[in-house]
Amino acid sequence: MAEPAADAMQAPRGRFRDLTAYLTEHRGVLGGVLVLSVLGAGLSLAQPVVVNRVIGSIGTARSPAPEVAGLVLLVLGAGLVGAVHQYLLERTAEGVVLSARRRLVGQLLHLPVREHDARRAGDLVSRVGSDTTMVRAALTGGLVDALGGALVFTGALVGMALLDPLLLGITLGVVLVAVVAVVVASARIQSLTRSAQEAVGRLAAGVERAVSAVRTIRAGGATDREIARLEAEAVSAYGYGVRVAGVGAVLWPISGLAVQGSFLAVLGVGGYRVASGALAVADLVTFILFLFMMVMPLGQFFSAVTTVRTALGALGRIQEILDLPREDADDAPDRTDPAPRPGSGAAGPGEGRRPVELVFDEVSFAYGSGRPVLERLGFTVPAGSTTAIVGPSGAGKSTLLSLVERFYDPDAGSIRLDGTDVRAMSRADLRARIGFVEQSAPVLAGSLRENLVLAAPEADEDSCRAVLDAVNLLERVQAHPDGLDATVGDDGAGLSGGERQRLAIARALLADTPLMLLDEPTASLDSRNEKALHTAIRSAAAGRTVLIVAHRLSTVAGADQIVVLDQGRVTAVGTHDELLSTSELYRELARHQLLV
Ligand SMILES: Nc1ncnc2c1ncn2[C@@H]1O[C@H](COP(=O)(O)OP(=O)(O)OP(=O)(O)O)[C@@H](O)[C@H]1O
Repeated sequence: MAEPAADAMQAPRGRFRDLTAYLTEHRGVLGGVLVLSVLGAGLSLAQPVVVNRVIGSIGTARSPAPEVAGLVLLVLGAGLVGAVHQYLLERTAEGVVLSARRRLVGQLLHLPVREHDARRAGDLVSRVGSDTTMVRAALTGGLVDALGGALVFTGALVGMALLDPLLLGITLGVVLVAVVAVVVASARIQSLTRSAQEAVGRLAAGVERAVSAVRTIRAGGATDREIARLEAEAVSAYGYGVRVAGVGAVLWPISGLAVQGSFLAVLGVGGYRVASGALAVADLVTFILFLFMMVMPLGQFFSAVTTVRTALGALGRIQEILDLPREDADDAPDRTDPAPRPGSGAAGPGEGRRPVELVFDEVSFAYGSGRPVLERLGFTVPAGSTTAIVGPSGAGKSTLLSLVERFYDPDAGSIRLDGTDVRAMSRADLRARIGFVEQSAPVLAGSLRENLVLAAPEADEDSCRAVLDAVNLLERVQAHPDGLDATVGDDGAGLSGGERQRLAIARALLADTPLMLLDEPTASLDSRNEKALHTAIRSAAAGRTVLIVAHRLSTVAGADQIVVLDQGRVTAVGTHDELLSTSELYRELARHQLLV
């Protein structure tokens, strides 16, 4: 597998408008949240005014009871509005996480195979799990809260200006220092968060690597070294987290000092003004209540700036994936008569299926800017025939199959299916005509049935049994008490290598496609397993065109035509007997039983 491209790991900065794109999806509820914010702000701002009246009534004949009752109602009302506001906000935040995850998952499974080659699975997984969660904080931790806060802030500011502009001037001077400090520091927080999330991504990728190769790592005595590698990534994430904490640690005292400083200044200057008769006591108390109201949203603002910056760091990593073109971006439009996915009920096994001809015409291909893997390669797989490809390791055999499936497209030349260039078909349409069995024959974690019906979701029990019988797996499945519902682990844990391969062939058979691409396993199989595999391959060949990358003499013996590949070029085509006399390379391969 290729190393991840350096730029693939360098996530772009999250943009504010990407965040607003998620918010507009929830504009209805957010509008409600905003109304509640205004209501809550009004209920809060009214409180100091009522307190002013209560104090004003002291020493007069007027009873303060109505004002006190009003104050109680205001406090209760503000609490209630706050609770509903909080709930709606959290719910919306969960909704934002959901839509980010939906988009990411949809996008990840549609990325071109090239992108998957260049990226690490664990890192992609961590973007779905961890980065999306961080985006939630942008909402709950601040953004919308801050809007409500801004209203209270402005209201308090107006109240204070009306009461005593001089005191307000002193307060603002102190507060301004804190605001500037927060804005400067938050930019640093965003970049640190992005680095922390990248480290978490590398950690997840490392865990995936270690867990998926746990046997090899144990057997190689490399467990402690792997743990050390993973710890290094965890420590790196910790380091960034600590640095965020460091920046935060400087921020909070600054904002605390601003609050205390403005409070002390107001008390000092205000006390003096009360003593000199320039300000009423009730007005000073009201001013101080407004001051508290102004300071609270200021705290919210500080935390909003930091959490939004944090979220933007994570959002950058999400957006990087969402901005990639999908594999089907350049797809030809679907044909008007799409090939039915057999097993989908449109056609019974074998019905409506007619073998197709496959032509490679002067095909050249290189992975990225590397050396050419295939060079002006050409041969024809006649309809209904079985064509085997043989050649030394690295000759480009598996690559050839990948080009037919359009995991990659040739750099020059064309591949034609029944005369139509595969690039002129939509990938979905093309793949519906092809059964594909990879060399590694991946088995997905889940039940055997899930694995079987992957490409033919509506296949019934009888069809499943029939294909299992064709690949010699029926007895094995029936021997298990759960039968088809028996579960297999990740990577087909619980099945032998030969069984996995046959299960993969059964899966392709169930899809009942006119063309079958098979990449035979290179691993040695015992003679029983090898025989079973051949039965399976023979079943696959019945009535369809088969292109098989062969690693066994016994496989090529059953082929109608053998293509010898060397360093990306066709060096000979013929039957086994013909090639023995015409191809030096083939003789060499055959002498070693072809297993290369
Ligand atoms: N995804 C990839 N990215 C970059 N290079 C690749 C990729 N896959 C294969 N290659 C390179 O392309 C060349 C051909 O690989 P391919 O897997 O097609 O060979 P093969 O003939 O099937 O070999 P084998 O018999 O060992 O499976 C090799 O040099 C390999 O390193």
